[in-house]
Amino acid sequence: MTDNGRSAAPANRRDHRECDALTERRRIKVEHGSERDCLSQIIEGSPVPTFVIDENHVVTHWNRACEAIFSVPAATIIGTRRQREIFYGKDRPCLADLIVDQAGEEAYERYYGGKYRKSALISGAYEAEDLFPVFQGGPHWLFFTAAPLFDKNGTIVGAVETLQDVTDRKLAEMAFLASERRFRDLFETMSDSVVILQPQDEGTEFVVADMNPAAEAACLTDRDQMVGKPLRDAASAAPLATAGPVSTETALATLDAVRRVWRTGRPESRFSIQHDEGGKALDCRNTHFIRLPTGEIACLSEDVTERERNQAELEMAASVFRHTVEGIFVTDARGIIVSVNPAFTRITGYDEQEAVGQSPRLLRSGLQGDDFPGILWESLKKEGSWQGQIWNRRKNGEIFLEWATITQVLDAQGRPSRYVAIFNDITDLHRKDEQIKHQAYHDALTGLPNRLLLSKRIEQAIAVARRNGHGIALLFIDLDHFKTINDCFGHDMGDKLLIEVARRLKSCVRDSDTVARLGGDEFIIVIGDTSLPESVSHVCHRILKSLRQHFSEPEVEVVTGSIGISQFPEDGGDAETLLKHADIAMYESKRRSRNTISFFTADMTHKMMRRLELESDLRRSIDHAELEVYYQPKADITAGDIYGMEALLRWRHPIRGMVPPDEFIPLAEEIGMIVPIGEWVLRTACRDAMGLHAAGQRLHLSVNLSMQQFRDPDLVARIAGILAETGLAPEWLELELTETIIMTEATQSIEAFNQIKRLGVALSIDDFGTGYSSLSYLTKLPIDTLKIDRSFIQHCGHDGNSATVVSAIINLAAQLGHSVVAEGVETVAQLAFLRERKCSMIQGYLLGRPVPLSEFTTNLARWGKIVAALASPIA
Ligand SMILES: Nc1nc2c(ncn2[C@@H]2O[C@@H]3COP(=O)(O)O[C@H]4[C@@H](O)[C@H](n5cnc6c(=O)[nH]c(N)nc65)O[C@@H]4COP(=O)(O)O[C@H]3[C@H]2O)c(=O)[nH]1
Repeated sequence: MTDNGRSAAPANRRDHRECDALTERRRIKVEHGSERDCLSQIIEGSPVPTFVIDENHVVTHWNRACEAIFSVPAATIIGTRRQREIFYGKDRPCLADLIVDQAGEEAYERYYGGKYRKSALISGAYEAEDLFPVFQGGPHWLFFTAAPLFDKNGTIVGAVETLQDVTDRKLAEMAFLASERRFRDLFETMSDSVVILQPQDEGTEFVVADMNPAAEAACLTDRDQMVGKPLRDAASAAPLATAGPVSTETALATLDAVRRVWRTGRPESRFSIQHDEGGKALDCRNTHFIRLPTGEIACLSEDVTERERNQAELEMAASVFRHTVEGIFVTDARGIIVSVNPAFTRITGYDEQEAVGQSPRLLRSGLQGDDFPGILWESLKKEGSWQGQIWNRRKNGEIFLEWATITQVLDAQGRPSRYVAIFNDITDLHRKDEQIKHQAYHDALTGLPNRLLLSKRIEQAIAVARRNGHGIALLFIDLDHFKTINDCFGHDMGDKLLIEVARRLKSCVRDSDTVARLGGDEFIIVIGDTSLPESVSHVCHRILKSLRQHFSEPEVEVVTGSIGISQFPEDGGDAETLLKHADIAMYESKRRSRNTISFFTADMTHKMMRRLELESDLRRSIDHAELEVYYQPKADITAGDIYGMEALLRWRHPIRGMVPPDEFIPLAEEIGMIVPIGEWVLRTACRDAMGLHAAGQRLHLSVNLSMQQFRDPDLVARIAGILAETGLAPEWLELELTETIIMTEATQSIEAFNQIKRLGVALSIDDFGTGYSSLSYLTKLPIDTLKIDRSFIQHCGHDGNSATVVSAIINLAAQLGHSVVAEGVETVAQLAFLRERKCSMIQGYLLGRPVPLSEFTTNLARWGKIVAALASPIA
């Protein structure tokens, strides 16, 4: 019976047959006993682990090599079927079992799927290789061969299985495969293109053996098309040199390199670059040629276009950094300088060694304000950058202004890693800017604020005054007769005088007050706080006093000024109104004898309006025949006769009536009308005098001459013309000039005086005693008469000083050989005083007022009698 119990014969027959079989086996055993012993010995002595099973799958042999590798003694397994458990840890057939069973392919496939094969050497034998995880000492790879054992009849009576521990080989193989896999993966996935070339014909030709996907992509082809292709032409060589088309020259150079590397075994590298039409690098490659141990050539081509571009950009940035005119410094995240450029050194004076490792505080000037760092960091945090002006200090201590842009550089995690500061030195620009601003707001000549800045200052002062509840005052200062000074001494000197005036004005007020120049000789002072103890009029008087001090350039004894004052809030609530009202007040000062101050009053506006109307009316006055000449007699009380008459202008205004000359003559002077009016007076007076002469009244004629008339270059010609025209002989004409005119014009006009004198016309100084005459001029000028100002005459009776002045003038005139006329004689007492002082020429209401010609003519006889009476000694 077999172990699978396959028996169908009846028991008696079976027993009989079994008995026969056993007998037969024993016979065979006996016959082959020695043969088996021999085989057992071979198996036993084999170094190859071997075991044998019989047709019942029972182990019959388990050699020592098996004992060794499985640590299972033969005694414990022979005669059992434990081989299955030993190999597989469970009851499943071994290869030898399948042989004994003569199993079909499906059984081999089932138990050794993919890992078995028929033995090529031994008929009916199978080989397999498998991993045995339950092996002692860990899993083992075994290669095993099982072959059938036959009896003489060719019946399988067992199987022998040899085992080979191939673990080391298998591991090595697996390691190799893994390595191969790894390198293949690398080859397949690497970004550099790799082409493997196989040499042909002793290294004269090469064919493509392999190429990776990067190389396929680079040469826009695929491996199948390229493998086996010889590298004879440029097109085939292209992928080795660069992606895309390549010049023949480059391709041949590449082939040469490949051949050379194959011959010498020395690796070579080539760098190739292709540009677009604009010169931009399109494709840059580093290709390395290496001879492999197999004799193949590996061409590794690395695309360095991006790197080259980055490099080019870096070089450009570095060049910009080195050569830019802007100073640049870079700090680390803590704000420590890590790099500076040459412009930084040029601007700050600190070289790289001195700056690197320092904080930017190295440049701190202390002028930036305490809140600056906070503002800067806040902006860097919020905006990532900051831009603005910074006052810094150079190494030499000099302060400079820079326009800086500070930018934060973030790292990959978005944290600030660097700060880059780029700055320009804008100190000069700033200075120029300041200069331009200064020029826009300041008067070029005196450096004082101009009208523009003045308006701002006034508005500011008003705002402060409103807040603090105090007042401000505007002083409008106009120099008296500045035009004359300018004309006499020239513009350069006029400018010098204005500069000195500006200096003096500034010295008269507080630093907080504003002194401005509107132009010409007009200055404005803003007194910012009138609540302070010193009154505005005090300041004004100090100014006038300061102006009256001697000026050395030009050499002017006295400069006077007229000051108009307007005040906030009384006279206006804005700069324009206050200025206008101060201007009106200044005109009032001008009108009132100048060298004085006037506070603005509402009435002044009215007067100003009146003045404006007058001005326009005056322009029409000659044409409208509104002007008249009145005459006042002059008497010689010693001779007892009327010897002359003074022509005095009158304006009979159609609505206002008679306008006094004091009111309209300065206006006529101001608006330039005095020259034609004066000419008209002279002509009219000469004609009237001639009329009197013709009527037998041969009187001397005095005519007033204004400053402007005197300056008229055609004056002499005009006088000569009028004399000729009217027929009046020059010796009958006397021109009266005020002392002020004479003193102002004296230096320049001695020639004009002489010319008038040469005409035969006499000259007299009017209002003498009021104008600070320089006595030396009196001796130089061809003067005939001094007219004592009526203010002295009027007071000479009761004011000792006036009496003294009158006496002095009379004596002076006598000494200099001039005649002397006392004007404004109104009383007999005055007359007596004058007569006593031997002053015989008089003019005044005592004798007669200025009257029209007709009246004058009528009165002449009466006046003659009075004078004659006066001439007789007073009882
Ligand atoms: N209170 C008082 N006054 C007396 C007396 N005697 C004469 N007067 C006034 O004194 C002024 C004398 O003229 P003036 O000093 O040249 O002063 C003149 C003169 O400077 C100027 N003026 C008058 N007519 C002319 C003119 O045709 N041309 C120029 N350039 N100026 C003129 O106007 C000024 C004033 O002229 P009037 O008002 O006419 O005033 C005249 C005259 O009326 C007197 O006893 N008592």
